[in-house]
Amino acid sequence: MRLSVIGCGYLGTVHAAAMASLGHDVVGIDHDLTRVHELTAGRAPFFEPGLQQLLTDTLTTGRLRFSNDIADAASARLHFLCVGTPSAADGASAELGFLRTAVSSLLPLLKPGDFVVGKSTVPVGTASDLAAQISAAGATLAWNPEFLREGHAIADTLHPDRIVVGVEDTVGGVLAAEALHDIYAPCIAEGAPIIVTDLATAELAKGAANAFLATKISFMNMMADIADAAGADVTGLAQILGHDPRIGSRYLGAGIGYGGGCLPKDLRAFVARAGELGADAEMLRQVNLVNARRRTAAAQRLVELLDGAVEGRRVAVLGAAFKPDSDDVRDSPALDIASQLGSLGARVVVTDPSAIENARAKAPRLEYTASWTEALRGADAVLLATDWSEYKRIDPARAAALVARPLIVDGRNCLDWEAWIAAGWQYTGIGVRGPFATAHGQFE
Ligand SMILES: NC(=O)C1=CN([C@@H]2O[C@H](COP(=O)(O)OP(=O)(O)OC[C@H]3O[C@@H](n4cnc5c(N)ncnc54)[C@H](O)[C@@H]3O)[C@@H](O)[C@H]2O)C=CC1
Ligand SMILES: O=C(O)[C@H]1O[C@H](OP(=O)(O)OP(=O)(O)OC[C@H]2O[C@@H](n3ccc(=O)[nH]c3=O)[C@H](O)[C@@H]2O)[C@H](O)[C@@H](O)[C@@H]1O
Repeated sequence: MRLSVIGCGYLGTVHAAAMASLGHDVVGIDHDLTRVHELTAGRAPFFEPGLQQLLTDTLTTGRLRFSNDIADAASARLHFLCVGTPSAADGASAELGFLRTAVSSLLPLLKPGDFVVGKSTVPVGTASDLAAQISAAGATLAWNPEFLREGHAIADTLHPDRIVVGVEDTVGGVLAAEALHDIYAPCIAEGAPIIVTDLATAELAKGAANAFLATKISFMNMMADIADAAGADVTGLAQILGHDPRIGSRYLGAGIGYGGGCLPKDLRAFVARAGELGADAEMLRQVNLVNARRRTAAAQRLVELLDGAVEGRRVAVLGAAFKPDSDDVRDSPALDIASQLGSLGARVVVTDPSAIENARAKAPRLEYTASWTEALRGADAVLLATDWSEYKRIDPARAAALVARPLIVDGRNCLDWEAWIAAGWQYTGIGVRGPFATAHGQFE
């Protein structure tokens, strides 16, 4: 099928290339001309494992192209909306201006029988607001929220664990669901369930999924604080809870909390929308508050460990991206804590395998180095802030030889703390300073 993908950011670029790889004829539209040039030249505009190869392969087939002119979307039968929905100026509700502009620019191109399919994450009710404009042009709106994770974006797109399709209860709605069934046929053939529902439930499904994931993480972070106070071990606790299939073992990782371009802003927007609807989402407001406090708590812990003063101390921060296998620093806990320590007068040196350029643009006053060994050289303290596998593999004895003082805060509870302590490090995890550790007599 001939498709257009409007908005070629993290979501749209991956979606466009993945749809071309499934055999569709795709034009990706973005109003950022530099981005379009990069994509046309086959250069992935951000780091996502496998994306560079997928772009090269699909551009070579001739089934994928990019343009900054919306008119080039005219020949498509189905248009995916993948533009950003960041936080609005109030810092809470979703900014829907990009989406509205994208729809307005598409309206003159729509032909009877066309489909417009929203993938952007939106507050419930957005689709029904847009549906009338689109049906007035003879086309049909559907909502097909996206659940991909950065770092796994291609696999998540091509092998989704579910496909949600929200449609209106009209003939056009039925045809839209059929069209999406055809588009995703290879994914459905390999077992992905397709759930056809109404527009509002589809929108809500996306917000609810992110809210639930955020809740799991904040729940475990609250447990980490209790474990710290009680002398228990939150990583062991997570393992025990995870054996219960009703709970599940994923997203139970305590530490410095969640970040990124989605969970934090989506949760805030969810709460804001619930408020507009007169519904009570206080629990989710608390989830966000718990998360925000992780960052200040981690910075404070470092200050305490450095005997109450970080001014002039050299602190190495391992990681700037909000998670490993990504160069995304949007709302990154790592960069936030690094900046807090910088504001307190520490000489912060940040390293990251792929996010330094983005981090420097966002926090230019911090010092950066591409090499973790350089970051550690002469450091008075180390904070592991992003659980990149190469940081998990660091040899603690080699690291100890580089620093001025072997003091590490493991903000992701991902290091083999016994090995680090054996190599002479003063190790602090988040909620892992329990009796287990005390039994070894090495934490204090
Ligand atoms: N990043 C992710 O992993 C996921 C993102 N989402 C949702 O997808 C949406 C997009 O997110 P990202 O791709 O991360 O954002 P992004 O900011 O990386 O990309 C948005 C792109 O849209 C372009 N754009 C904005 N207005 C446009 C217009 N009128 N015409 C053409 N292009 C336009 C921008 O230039 C930019 O390249 C958001 O609603 C987000 O919540 C959903 C699932 C996963
Ligand atoms: O709406 C979105 O854009 C996406 O948001 C998240 O995906 P993503 O932002 O790529 O990142 P996650 O892997 O979910 O991690 C989010 C944050 O939570 C943190 N995290 C994750 C898991 C955990 O146990 N503990 C924890 O602190 C990560 O370090 C990271 O900062 C969701 O997982 C996706 O399903 C969703 O599509």
